[in-house]
Amino acid sequence: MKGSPAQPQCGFSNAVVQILRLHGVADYRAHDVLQDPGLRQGVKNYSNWPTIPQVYLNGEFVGGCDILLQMHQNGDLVEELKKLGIRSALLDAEKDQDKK
Ligand SMILES: N[C@@H](CCC(=O)N[C@@H](CS)C(=O)NCC(=O)O)C(=O)O
Ligand code: FES
Repeated sequence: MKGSPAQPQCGFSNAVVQILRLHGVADYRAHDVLQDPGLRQGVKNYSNWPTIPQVYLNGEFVGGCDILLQMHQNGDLVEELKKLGIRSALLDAEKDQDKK
């Protein structure tokens, strides 16, 4: 990403942080490519993806901001987190909604 989860330096990186936050995912590693030109280029070569942010689940490249947003909207992110043993906080939020 650009910047840190606490202080994203670009709206795209911020969007990814916010989506993860919505799902209650706080325990992830973030690396600031603005502090590391080698990483900025290297991660693009590694994933064959031209932009930052880049999201990896269990070390596997998932996509950037647009893809994560799409997965958030179509329910795929909940499923992918489940595969990692992470229960999305949004599921509980939805349950609370149903009770009301
Ligand atoms: N549509 C992209 C938005 C991200 C994007 O366009 N990033 C640009 C601007 S922050 C980028 O990384 N450019 C190359 C660079 O800054 O190294 C996505 O889905 O992630
Ligand atoms: S830093 Fe300008 S669009 Fe990301």
